[in-house]
Amino acid sequence: MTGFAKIPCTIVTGFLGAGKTTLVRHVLENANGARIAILVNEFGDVGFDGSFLEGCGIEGCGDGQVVELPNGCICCTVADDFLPALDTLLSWDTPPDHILIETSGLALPKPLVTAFNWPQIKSRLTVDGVIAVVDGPAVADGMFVEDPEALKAQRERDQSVDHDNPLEEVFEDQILCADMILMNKADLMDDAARQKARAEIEDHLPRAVKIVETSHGQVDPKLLLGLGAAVEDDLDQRKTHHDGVEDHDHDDFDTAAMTVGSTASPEALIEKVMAAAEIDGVLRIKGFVPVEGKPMRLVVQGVGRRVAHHFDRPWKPGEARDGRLVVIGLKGFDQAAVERALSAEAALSA
Ligand SMILES: Nc1nc2c(ncn2[C@@H]2O[C@H](COP(=O)(O)OP(=O)(O)OP(=O)(O)O)[C@@H](O)[C@H]2O)c(=O)[nH]1
Repeated sequence: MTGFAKIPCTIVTGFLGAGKTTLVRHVLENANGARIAILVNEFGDVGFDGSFLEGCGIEGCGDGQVVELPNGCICCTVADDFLPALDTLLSWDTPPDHILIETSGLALPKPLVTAFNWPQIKSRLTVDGVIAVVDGPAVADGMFVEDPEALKAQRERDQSVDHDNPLEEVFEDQILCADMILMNKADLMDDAARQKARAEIEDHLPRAVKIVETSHGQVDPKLLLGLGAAVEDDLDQRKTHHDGVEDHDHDDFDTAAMTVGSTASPEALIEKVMAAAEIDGVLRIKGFVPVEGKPMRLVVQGVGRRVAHHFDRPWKPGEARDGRLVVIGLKGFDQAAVERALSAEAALSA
């Protein structure tokens, strides 16, 4: 790369729990020596995704390569958080070859791409492509289509709700901005579900966008990086719900961070997390929890009603063995009920 070439940035978008971090990790693991920097943004202060990527164990990865932007939503804090983070990456002695930006599951990619037209960014960086990761089984299950029952329940919780389906709106804004769609979690779908999900995605797309089926984000990074789309110059082609809206907010969703005591066993915690995931409006539960007598950290991952867990790394010497869970749901979800469901294990701290 010459000193004058713009550094390509790939934006990885996609709804809560679709598999963005899994994809980013896969790309890092298969970078073939390319210097890839990661900017990761998420809701809640748990710092989960950054920590998960830093803890990836990939040789040479970790020394400042992953920059976390934990304060809510990258699309709302472009000036305050995003620009300084980019400046940090660009000030490296040898700047990165490529920057991957993983947005939070609720972020709208278009305002972020728009920021690449700011003079201080445009001269140095270009958006190589927007990749939307889609949770195939969730699409096949109809999570992003209008659900009159869900809307009614939401209006009962909050009279001010005026959207049809806030999930659909975020999902659409994400895929409408995409250069490529990864229909992920293909391993969890049979042929009928695959066809249904694909048809549903195509239904939302006014233009042709390549849809690639993936499991665990396993796709050759060459397919994703180097699209050369210069998306910042192509925004007119990507109509979204929030076009012309100066400010948007995320009032349709609530986030709660919880401190969690140690659990006697992974199974005991998973049972409670599954109960919490059943509570109306809860969309995503994730974090780390200590297990009594175990040197390793337990990672808990709840997406809808699916809860996965694994031990990722030993607690570091001197590191507080504090468990932290972040719970994201539709606005007004019953946080006290979630707390009760997790009660033997967790206490609300925020
Ligand atoms: N079975 C299956 N599980 C997957 C796949 N991709 C990701 N997962 C699991 O889904 C859960 C969420 O994956 P993440 O990569 O953290 O999703 P994310 O989009 O980064 O989540 P947020 O940042 O919270 O929006 C984890 O338990 C992953 O292991 C897949 O293709 N198949």
